[in-house]
Formats: sequence, C-alpha cells, structure tokens
Amino acid sequence: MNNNLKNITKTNLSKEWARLDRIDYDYQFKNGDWKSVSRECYNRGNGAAILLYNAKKGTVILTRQFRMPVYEQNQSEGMCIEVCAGAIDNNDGALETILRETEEEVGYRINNAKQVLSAYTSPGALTEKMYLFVAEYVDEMQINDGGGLESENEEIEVLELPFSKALEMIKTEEIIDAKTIMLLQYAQINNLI
Ligand SMILES: Nc1nc2c(ncn2[C@@H]2O[C@H](COP(=O)(O)OP(=O)(O)O[C@H]3O[C@H](CO)[C@@H](O)[C@H](O)[C@@H]3O)[C@@H](O)[C@H]2O)c(=O)[nH]1
Ligand SMILES: [Mg+2]
Repeated sequence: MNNNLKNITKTNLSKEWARLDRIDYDYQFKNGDWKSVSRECYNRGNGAAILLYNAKKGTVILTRQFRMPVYEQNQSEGMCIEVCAGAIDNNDGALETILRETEEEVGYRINNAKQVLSAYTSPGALTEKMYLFVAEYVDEMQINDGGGLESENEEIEVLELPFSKALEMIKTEEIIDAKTIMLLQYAQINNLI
C-alpha cells in the first residue's frame, strides 16, 4: 500500500506522561524523487467525547475547566468550554470510557450513547483519534454534581445551556474547542434538538 515509504525509524525524545517520538522516513514524491523526512509525533492515546442533549428542554450539557495548553496560547482563553471528554485507557473501549467520564465529569448516568463521528484532532502532530458520541439525557439521570476526580486534579464546572445559546457561543468564539464545535454542529445539521 505504501510503496512510497521506507526506512522508518523511531527515536524517543520524551516519555513522561505521554510519548514524544521523532520518526524519520524516506518518502517518494510524485515526481519519483525519494527524500528523507522527519516528523515529531506526540502519542497520548486516543479519546472519547460526548454531547449530552435534551430535545424536550432544548438544552445541552457542557463543561468548563482550566486547560494549560490553551492558556499558553492565549491567557484569556484558558478556561475552556467543552463537551464531556476523556482519554481512553489502554484496555477500555471508547463507549465504556465515555459512559464513565459522563458520570465522573458531569454526574449523569446514561446507559448508552451513539458514536456519530471519529476524528484525528491534529493529524500533523498528534497520533490521537477521537470518537465522538451523542446521547439524550433527562434530569432523572443525574446521580451527582460531577466535577471530575480530585485525585486527578480535575475541577470541572458543569454547564446546562440552551442549544441556541451554545451555537451562538461558537459564533462569538466563547466555544473554541474543535470536538465541541463538531458535535454541536452535528446536532444542528441532523436536527437532534
Ligand atoms: N501528570 C500529568 N497528568 C496529566 C497530563 N495530561 C493529562 N493528565 C491527567 O489525565 C487526566 C485526563 O483526564 P481525562 O478527562 O481522561 O482527559 P481530558 O484531559 O479531558 O482529555 C480529553 O480531551 C482532550 C482534549 O480534547 C483529548 O486530547 C483527550 O484525548 C481526551 O479526550 C487529567 O485530569 C490529568 O489528571 C500530563 O501531561 N501530566
Ligand atoms: Mg476530561
């Protein structure tokens, strides 16, 4: 399949929380020339995210939390509004991860969720693939206040917003997280709410 790729070597540059490798390879361009190419790839595993919506109330559940990489880019954007999401542990599936994160982060116990999209979040730099879900919630499914795990230094504010307001916040750039924009627009295009 990849006849235009050879001599792939991987050099680990960092391995603390996640793994940063430099991958060197020879790549044959369309004009037939082979060139040596080097790319850094950050591997922090894959992720799952979910848009919880209530069609009757016309609302969605989102989170707000401090994100250092965002703060590093722009201090005023460090508190990031996102759908509920979590990293997929090695042996877990995307669905069981997102059901667990939904309980931990936003405090709702849902029995099932529908995977509607999958997406590489930054294919030039990250190996990460995200599995994006939607699920309906009703108030009776709330079992705690959410907030995330203190043991993981998480402090997650739970937001229940009118869907129309969430869409407006994409326009005003108060919502600037890619997976969140994708899921809100998926809900809009498919008239979920
Ligand atoms: N020490 C340390 N801990 C970390 C680091 N990165 C994450 N953690 C720990 O791992 C936890 C991960 O929490 P999750 O809820 O599982 O993941 P997330 O941070 O919400 O990430 C989700 O969204 C990301 C951004 O879109 C995705 O990149 C990720 O795959 C996942 O879906 C954090 O609370 C924190 O305790 C790090 O660099 N160092
Ligand atoms: Mg999370």
